[in-house]
Amino acid sequence: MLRIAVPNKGALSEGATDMLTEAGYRQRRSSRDLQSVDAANGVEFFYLRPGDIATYVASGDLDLGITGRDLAVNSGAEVEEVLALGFGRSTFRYAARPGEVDDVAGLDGKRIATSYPGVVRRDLEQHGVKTEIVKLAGAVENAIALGVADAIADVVETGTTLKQAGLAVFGDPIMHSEAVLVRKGGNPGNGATEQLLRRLRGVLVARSYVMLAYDVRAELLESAVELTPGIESPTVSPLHREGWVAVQSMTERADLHRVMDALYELGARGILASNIDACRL
Ligand SMILES: Nc1ncnc2c1ncn2[C@@H]1O[C@H](COP(=O)(O)OP(=O)(O)OP(=O)(O)O)[C@@H](O)[C@H]1O
Ligand SMILES: O=P(O)(O)OC[C@H]1O[C@H](OP(=O)(O)OP(=O)(O)O)[C@H](O)[C@@H]1O
Ligand SMILES: [Mg+2]
Repeated sequence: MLRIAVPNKGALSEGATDMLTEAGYRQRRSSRDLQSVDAANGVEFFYLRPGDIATYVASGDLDLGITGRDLAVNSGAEVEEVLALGFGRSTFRYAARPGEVDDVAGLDGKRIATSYPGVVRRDLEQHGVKTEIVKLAGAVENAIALGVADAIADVVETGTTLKQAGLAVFGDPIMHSEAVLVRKGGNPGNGATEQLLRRLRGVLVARSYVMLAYDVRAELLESAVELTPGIESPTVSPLHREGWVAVQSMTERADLHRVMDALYELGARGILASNIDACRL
């Protein structure tokens, strides 16, 4: 059985469970279950604190895990990123009261509060800056007002929490994070791992592409195909109506309406977009 770690709660939990469900894996019935078996697919899932997942995977007890890139770096565990999963995106940033600290060099000799000391220590070493790191479990944005730190380093998603606390970011983002699939460094994948990866890649593609179908006059086909090159190559079939062809092509969702408008202006008609439920490429 393949043994996979999944966040049991927090910002990545729902996204991870949704993605595994879309990939055809049976997930736990209740959010309190700490383990579940999908016998049909030969996979056992362990629901763990997201910050602990890289540690379990690096120890070799579990084959793979879903965690945040920032959490994996913070743990210091020797895991390698196998696949970026496209959800749980955030940046990790320094912040302080506006005007009090303007750049990372200005942190020298100051106190900095964070829940991610591993990430912060690594970044400060790279900058050659010496600070006192104050480790907090959460609600880090309060640390400055309450007098335990001069600056903070924390996850920023929308920026709402920082704004409410009257803090402003400074310096470049320390890192960009999203949910990632990790395995023990140097561990070669096997057949079961490859199948899981194919399924997860299928979910990523199904989420980011739509299937576009349209009819176009044969002499306009080359211009139409330039707009819809697809992943391999579009499918072109004859129409009963003389001089026309039907085209089918996978198109990036983010680009969809621009492409549909351009196809219409070119003379294509019957332009239909449909969701892809699942795929293997
Ligand atoms: N708004 C957000 N708040 C916290 N983490 C987020 C957010 N958006 C994305 N993430 C990512 O989720 C992961 C943190 O998940 P985690 O479950 O530890 O945080 P949490 O939801 O704040 O839970 P807790 O505070 O109970 O530890 C990190 O990889 C982080 O980058
Ligand atoms: O940029 P935003 O969209 O405001 O999101 C970022 C905030 O969300 C998280 O806090 P969470 O709610 O998890 O509380 P915590 O600090 O106790 O972990 C994170 O630690 C930031 O404080
Ligand atoms: Mg949190």
